[in-house]
Amino acid sequence: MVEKYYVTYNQVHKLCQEAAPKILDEFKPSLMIAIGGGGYVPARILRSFLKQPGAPNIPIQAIGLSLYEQLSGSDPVEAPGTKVTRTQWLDLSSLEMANLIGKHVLIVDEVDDTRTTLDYAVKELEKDVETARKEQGRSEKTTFSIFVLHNKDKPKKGQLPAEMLENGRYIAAVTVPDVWICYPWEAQDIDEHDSLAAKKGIKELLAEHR
Ligand SMILES: O=P(O)(O)OC[C@H]1O[C@H](OP(=O)(O)OP(=O)(O)O)[C@H](O)[C@@H]1O
Ligand SMILES: Nc1nc2[nH]cnc2c(=O)[nH]1
Repeated sequence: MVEKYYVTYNQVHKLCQEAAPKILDEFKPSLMIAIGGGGYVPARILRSFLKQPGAPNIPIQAIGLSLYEQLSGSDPVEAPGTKVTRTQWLDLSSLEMANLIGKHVLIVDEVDDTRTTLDYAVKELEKDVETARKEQGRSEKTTFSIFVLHNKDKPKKGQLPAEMLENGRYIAAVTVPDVWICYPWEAQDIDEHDSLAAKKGIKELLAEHR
């Protein structure tokens, strides 16, 4: 049984805050793509920290990908599926796709576990942007970067482009052991979640590992 560790909204907020200067320095994103559902809250928090005086907010687009299915019963630990399901995607025919061409796009998710989801997202987005670029006869290069709150230190099933990793276009706020992370937006009872976080917090687990 995988052990569960808890993260609070407050900690998520601070992880986004701490990562923002590096993201601004290294990526200068002009657009975020949040992978739902877990990427939505981090992307929204991050937007506030990426906002530059005098510049508009960075737009957030959303895609929905699902790999994990809830097991029967009430236990929140989920079992990985084998196939990524698109529950929501960008409208390939519209301005949405053309909007990505030539941009620095930051893909945001909460956790990189087996990496299957990120592998799928990057490959599919690159493919679709390339199709749109050709269709429109444009030449600008689109670059994708990734931000996750937690990267699990484990063998990955999915892969990211080598040049993305080599060029520092992958940022995880923290790298954690292979445990199950309970996020506050999944909680039915947020007060109970916070008290569990005080006893079994991912932050404390990381401090022990240091
Ligand atoms: O690295 P991986 O093994 O691919 O796992 C990471 C993915 O799993 C979770 O999504 P999930 O499929 O549970 O959907 P949800 O975000 O809607 O809960 C999470 O939000 C990531 O997208
Ligand atoms: N909530 C949650 N979802 C995940 N999806 C893949 N790994 C995890 C995890 O540790 N926690």
